[in-house]
Amino acid sequence: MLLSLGVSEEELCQTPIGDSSKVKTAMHLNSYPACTNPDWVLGLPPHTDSAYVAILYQNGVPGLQVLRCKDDISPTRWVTVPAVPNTFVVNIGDLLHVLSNGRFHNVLHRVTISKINRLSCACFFGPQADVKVGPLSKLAGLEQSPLYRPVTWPGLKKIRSVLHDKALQAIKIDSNYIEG
Ligand SMILES: O=C(O)CCC(=O)C(=O)O
Ligand SMILES: [Fe+2]
Repeated sequence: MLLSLGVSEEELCQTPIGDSSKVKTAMHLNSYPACTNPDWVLGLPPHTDSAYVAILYQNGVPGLQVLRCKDDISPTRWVTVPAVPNTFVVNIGDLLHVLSNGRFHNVLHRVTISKINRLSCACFFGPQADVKVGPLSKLAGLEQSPLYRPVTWPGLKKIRSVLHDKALQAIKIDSNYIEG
């Protein structure tokens, strides 16, 4: 994905994402029991994932929705991601948003429930705890200055625990948020 933005393989190898020894993984196993009144509750509230990316497997039952911004055709709305058998969904998380200096957007998503049991497995890929992730210099160069301050994965999770979906705004270079 970063190569598609013009980052060379050589440059990529020098970044935390290009060095597999600096990548850390985590996993969520999610179970959404069948519900007789699925319109009354959500399986997971709207959130972004904090990692670089999340690779998601669903058991064939739809439920994942992503927020699609207003366009010429429709206002902002939740769109259901089809649960295509034997496929994975790749969600962009906060740290890839930061690393790409905002070129790849973190996706706000939520999970609805239905009258059928749903299972999902999300694998998150992020940096080792001591690695600070900031915009790649190639992408935050002449045409656009860096938008975000470097942050570690645990540091970002701590900010998210206080500010939730406003966390990336807090690490913007022009923000005056001070980490507690
Ligand atoms: O169950 C899903 O489809 C999504 C799960 C999810 O967003 C998460 O575990 O962060
Ligand atoms: Fe998620």
